[in-house]
Amino acid sequence: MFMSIVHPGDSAARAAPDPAAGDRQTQADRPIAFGIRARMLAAVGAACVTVLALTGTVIAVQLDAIETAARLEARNLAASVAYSATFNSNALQAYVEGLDDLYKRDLFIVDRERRTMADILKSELGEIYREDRGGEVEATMRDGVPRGFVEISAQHPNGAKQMVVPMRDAPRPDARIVGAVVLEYTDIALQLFEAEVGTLYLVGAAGLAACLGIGVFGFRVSGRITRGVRELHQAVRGFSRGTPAPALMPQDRDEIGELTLAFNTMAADLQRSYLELLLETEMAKEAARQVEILAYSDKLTGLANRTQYARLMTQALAEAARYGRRLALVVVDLDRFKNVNDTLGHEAGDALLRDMAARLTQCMRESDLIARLGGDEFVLLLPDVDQPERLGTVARKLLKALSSPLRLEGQELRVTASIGISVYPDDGTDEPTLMKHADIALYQAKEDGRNGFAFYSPALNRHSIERLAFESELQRAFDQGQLQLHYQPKVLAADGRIKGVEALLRWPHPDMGAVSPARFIPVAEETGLIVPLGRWVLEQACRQQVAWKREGVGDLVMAVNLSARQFSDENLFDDVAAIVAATGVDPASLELEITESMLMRDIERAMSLLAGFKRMGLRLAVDDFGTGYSSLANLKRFPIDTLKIDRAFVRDLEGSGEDQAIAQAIITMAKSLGLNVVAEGVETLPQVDFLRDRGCDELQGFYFSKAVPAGELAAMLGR
Ligand SMILES: Nc1nc2c(ncn2[C@@H]2O[C@@H]3COP(=O)(O)O[C@H]4[C@@H](O)[C@H](n5cnc6c(=O)[nH]c(N)nc65)O[C@@H]4COP(=O)(O)O[C@H]3[C@H]2O)c(=O)[nH]1
Repeated sequence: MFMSIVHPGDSAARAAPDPAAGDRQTQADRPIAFGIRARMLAAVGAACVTVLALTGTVIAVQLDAIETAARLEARNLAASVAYSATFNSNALQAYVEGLDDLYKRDLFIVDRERRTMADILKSELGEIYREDRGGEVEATMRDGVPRGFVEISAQHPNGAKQMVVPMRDAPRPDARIVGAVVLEYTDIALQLFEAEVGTLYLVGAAGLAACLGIGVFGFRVSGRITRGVRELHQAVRGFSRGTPAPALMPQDRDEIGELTLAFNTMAADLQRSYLELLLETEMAKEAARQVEILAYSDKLTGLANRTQYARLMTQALAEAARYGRRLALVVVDLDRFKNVNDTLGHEAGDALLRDMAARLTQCMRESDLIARLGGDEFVLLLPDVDQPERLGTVARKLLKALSSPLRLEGQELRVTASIGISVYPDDGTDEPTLMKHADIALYQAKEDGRNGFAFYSPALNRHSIERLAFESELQRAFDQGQLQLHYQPKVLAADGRIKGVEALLRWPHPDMGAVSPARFIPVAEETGLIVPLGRWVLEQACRQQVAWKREGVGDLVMAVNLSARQFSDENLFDDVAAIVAATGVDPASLELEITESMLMRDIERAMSLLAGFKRMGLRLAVDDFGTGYSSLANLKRFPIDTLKIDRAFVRDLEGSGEDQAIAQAIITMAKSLGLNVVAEGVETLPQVDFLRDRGCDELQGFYFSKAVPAGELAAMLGR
């Protein structure tokens, strides 16, 4: 159905009564008091009256003309009688009788005393004539002017038309009036009337016919016009109320017909415009919906984005405050997501995030908000938490759902997550505080070994304050030269000779004792201290290598760890080149240890960097192999010399057939690629035997020695 046009977003206008519209409605519905048809019929009536009046006038004039003619004839006749009577005064009676015989005219002659001197009715002779009620006879005899009058008497009860003319004593106009001739001209008038009666009927009939014609024509024309106008009126009213306008058929090619055609065109144009407007409105709505989706949802996962999160969080906090409710902010972070991204590529990383988003959605209620704030950082908002203890159940459910295996790029992965939780109003009353505290809890969960969750507690806050203190302590230790390098030997599996060493940082803290690099290296990474610290390590290690060589301790291959942050530092190549040049170390005796994930993060850059190091003559080793997701085939692309089997595979070699198979496979494949294989974390003789028997080239671990100061190592070599 054709709808009335309503502008989008015009709901206020729609809802508010429009007084003008009410007026228009009332005016439109008001009955027509004196319409076009009534006016036209009134005009037709007036025309008919005019025609009838004209006809009457014509007839009246005609009758008047007949009367005039009759009078004229009567006067002439009477005058000729009067004239003749002058000469026949003695034989008046005979003359009058003769006239009656001749013309059949009733006339009589009176003297000045109005005594009848001659009359066709002889009985009247000598009688005084008194039937001229207006004294016309006497007046004519007085002034000589002929007069007509109507005589009503016993003889002529219906009235007789009389003409009186003066009779003189000589045939001259100035002769003395001696009497008067009175001639009845009723018959003359009647005869003239009879002669004209046909014409009079014709005029009357013509008048009536014209009247009838005008009436019928007017009635029909007005009906036609008003029907066209009424149809137009109804169509316009229906159209204004939303009914589609029918195509009206013009009845005539006149102005109304033209108006009808113009209306048809206008209605069709309006309908088309309306449809276009409707389409545009729909398109505008769709565009607005798309903008809304883009503005408030995360493109990759379809979850709420940061903007939407901020909006809904503000609302949720306001409601929680108003109704005295608790709400929970749950921060979810995927463990080692960066590794997946770096080793399997961004597309695999995106697929993983989508999969994780779907799992989170499945675990949560409709009323919960799930947002992705960026990277692998997910936030859940649980708006009505009556028992905060139950959040533990929710967190466990989430961890279980997230950690079930998934297939990516043909490989089966198990990705775990860590969760931090803060609760309103216990842990904060505004979003920044709640988020900060949930982050602190998350950090704690990661510290606790990942794949777990932690609630915020003020103690954790203390922990983060402690961490800040730790950061500045580390910086001070570095600045004050408290950090040292120890060297852990790598021995040849074949004969147990020390082939090289790995330089490892040590921090002997005056209060805390020896601080593990596993604790302070990640902090140095996060603060960026690792870059100058790494430069210092490299320089120290190179100087030590040169010193041992010079002192005859031995020409050992010095292995130095590079961290991810160092590896992505754009000055790394220049720094290494400068240190090599400055210390004079033989590049062939310097090995840089990098991890798989560092290589995979930006393959192009890694390739060109490694190619540069190779040109410089350095050795390159891949550390902790087996913990990432790359394959040996991937490594073929890089110019590396050594592969270090992660100590996780070495640790359980004796008890785990699986680890044995993995270690065996890594050694076999590395050998087939011509790589030198080093096993880390070797602690027992059976491990030594197993690895040596499988063809591992070098061994490193507490079985041989932990990392020791330079002097101790020299002594070790001197033994
Ligand atoms: N359980 C066990 N552990 C063994 C055994 N043999 C060696 N280790 C330990 O294994 C780690 C080997 O270094 P990493 O894998 O590169 O792992 C290193 C390395 O990633 C990092 N690191 C240490 N020094 C530096 C450095 O100068 N620069 C950088 N970038 N990272 C460093 O800190 C990590 C930890 O270093 P450390 O605590 O010195 O721990 C060292 C070493 O003490 C063994 O038989 N059993």
